[in-house]
Amino acid sequence: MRTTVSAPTPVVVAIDGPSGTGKSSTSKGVAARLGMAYLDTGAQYRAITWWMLRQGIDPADTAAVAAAAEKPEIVSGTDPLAPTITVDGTDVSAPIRGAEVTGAVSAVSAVPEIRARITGLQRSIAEGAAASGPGIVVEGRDIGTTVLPDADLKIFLTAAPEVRAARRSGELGGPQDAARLAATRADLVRRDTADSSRTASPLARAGDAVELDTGDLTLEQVVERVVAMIEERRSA
Ligand SMILES: Nc1ncnc2c1ncn2[C@@H]1O[C@H](COP(=O)(O)OP(=O)(O)O)[C@@H](O)[C@H]1O
Ligand SMILES: Nc1ccn([C@@H]2O[C@H](COP(=O)(O)OP(=O)(O)O)[C@@H](O)[C@H]2O)c(=O)n1
Repeated sequence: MRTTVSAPTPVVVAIDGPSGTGKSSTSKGVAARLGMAYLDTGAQYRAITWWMLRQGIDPADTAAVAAAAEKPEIVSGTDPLAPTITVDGTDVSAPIRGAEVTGAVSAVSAVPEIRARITGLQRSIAEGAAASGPGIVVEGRDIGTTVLPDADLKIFLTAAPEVRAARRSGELGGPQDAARLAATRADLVRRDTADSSRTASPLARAGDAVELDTGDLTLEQVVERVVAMIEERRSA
């Protein structure tokens, strides 16, 4: 006798929140567990910022950034076990994490023409993934509010700035002295403030998002909770 195993219902999950709350690690972990695609939208904003800097465009020159918004070709690979990002065919996964891009990305991503361009890319990737597999986990700042307002599940991750600074600082290696922690905290609070206060699609929690404070949870516990929420939606 043949048994038929039906494919899981495609699910679109939006995970938003400030820097260092665990969006990337959680999204990758959840997508890998459930065989879903994964999209790091911050990497796309970082990639277009990298290209602007390479072109000698001043990130503070809003008109110049807007005029160039359509020029670079940005391609995101959505395998959670090996996500990729290229600009005009060049792998930029390493340079987009550098201090120069991190310092410029909030200015570039506040430009409405940049947001329109990148939002279009994100929606077409999400549509493709939902049409061809078990769904996608998309992480960023405005996914639940603007990019995918009809997502099946929206999560907003939080954690105290001290916790987030300690996590970020830990990534850099070396001794964790108080001065370094304070500098990391100041950098991330500055970026959160810029991202939350811009006019175009700011960092914000969607009204229908589930808020989850990751401060006292391990990464594995956060992944477990999100997986449980997805399974609950699927069985509803
Ligand atoms: N729940 C957690 N507990 C402890 N460390 C975590 C947790 N979630 C993520 N991290 C670590 O914190 C750092 C920032 O996580 P990341 O996923 O990059 O955050 P975000 O994408 O929100 O900026 C990484 O080093 C990651 O391993
Ligand atoms: N959906 C998104 C994602 C990122 N961004 C911008 O891109 C920057 C980098 O995002 P990221 O997710 O790589 O940041 P980290 O918190 O991981 O360092 C953010 O600080 C925002 O300025 C955005 O504007 N909208």
